[in-house]
Amino acid sequence: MAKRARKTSAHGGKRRSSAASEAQAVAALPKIDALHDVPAFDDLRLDDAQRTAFDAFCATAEDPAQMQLGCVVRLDRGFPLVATEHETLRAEHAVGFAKRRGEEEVLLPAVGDWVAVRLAPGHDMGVIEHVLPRRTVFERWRGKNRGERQVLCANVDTILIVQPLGAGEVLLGRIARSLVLAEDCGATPVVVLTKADRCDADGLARELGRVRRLVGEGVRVVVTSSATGAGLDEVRSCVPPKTCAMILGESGAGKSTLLNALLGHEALETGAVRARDDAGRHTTVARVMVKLPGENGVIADAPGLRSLPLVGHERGLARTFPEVVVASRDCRFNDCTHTHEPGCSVRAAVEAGEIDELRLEVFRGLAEEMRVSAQSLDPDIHL
Ligand SMILES: Nc1nc2c(ncn2[C@@H]2O[C@H](COP(=O)(O)OP(=O)(O)OP(=O)(O)O)[C@@H](O)[C@H]2O)c(=O)[nH]1
Ligand SMILES: [Zn+2]
Repeated sequence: MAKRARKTSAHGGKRRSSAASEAQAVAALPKIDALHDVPAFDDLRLDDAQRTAFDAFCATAEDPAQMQLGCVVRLDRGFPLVATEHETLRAEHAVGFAKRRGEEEVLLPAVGDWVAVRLAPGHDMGVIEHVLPRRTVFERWRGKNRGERQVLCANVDTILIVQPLGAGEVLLGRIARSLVLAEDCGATPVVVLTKADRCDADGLARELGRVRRLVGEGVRVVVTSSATGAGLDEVRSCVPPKTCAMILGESGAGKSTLLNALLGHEALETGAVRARDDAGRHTTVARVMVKLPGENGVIADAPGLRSLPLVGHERGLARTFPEVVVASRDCRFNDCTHTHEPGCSVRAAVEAGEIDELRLEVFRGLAEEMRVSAQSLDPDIHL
């Protein structure tokens, strides 16, 4: 096997024009000492397959003694911070990862990834040479029709789906969409309703009833208030030691406030790196993982997400609505929409009280979205 190239590219996502601007970008990153709650190597779960893959990679490496096993615990403007067995260090990508923007970004190391990082003597910056197989991966399509995927978190165990109370009805469609995404990637979804202090008892009972009806018995629903501290221990219990939970919810849902309440202090250092996102708005461009205090695991944030399109998430849909998918196998027509067709066994199951009408309604909306997005991705099919 050919020896690996020694060249590096500090930033895989966006090429920088010169070594000088690259050095400037590195100098502007937050100093490791100034960061709080950064998970350590032992806070994260490494499975046997990943350990074996690391050993196999080292066996082919030119300088195995320089190779360390680590986990990407932060990305600041795309620059990884890696927690290894021995230290926490900034790293750049080996040149093999350097891709033009938009090209298979899923191959780049993401937060939560286990990686092989090389640290040459006398250097304080490592080089990520290899990403180890991912146990799970939470990806997002950046736009329905652009066919670009972005990994938000690798090796994630739980998705905390955050929805606020007290601002009208809780958006069931948004929760269902997040359930599908979580189930699709193999993580366990937990619904976290925030801002309970803004709801009276009747309102709370009503909204909780709607959410429970949507998610069914298999999914945990936790009611929280960062203002009163209600429900925080229950959220912590959803993130046991050596597990990683990703927090997902729209802007203003109360994610940062919840994270701060769970930590007991402000999570994000002041002056966090910010830039303009693709819509021109200011957004935090650090992706961080934080270790919860005590006997708990880590939480990864997912800031600045404005859309979560469903594209090819059939597996997630089937896992979220198994009763609908099972019943639909007996429908007379393969492309039954379960609305008016004769011989529709899904409608029959609704009438027999075996399928909840509300769940079917939400299922239909998501299935239709996925049908349309699949067609628009395929250049041979015209709507
Ligand atoms: N009353 C009440 N207000 C809350 C609670 N949690 C958050 N808020 C308020 O809701 C607003 C949004 O909260 P954030 O934590 O910034 O929301 P976010 O989801 O992190 O939003 P982005 O950073 O834009 O993604 C803030 O004004 C918070 O003070 C809560 O438990 N009770
Ligand atoms: Zn049908």
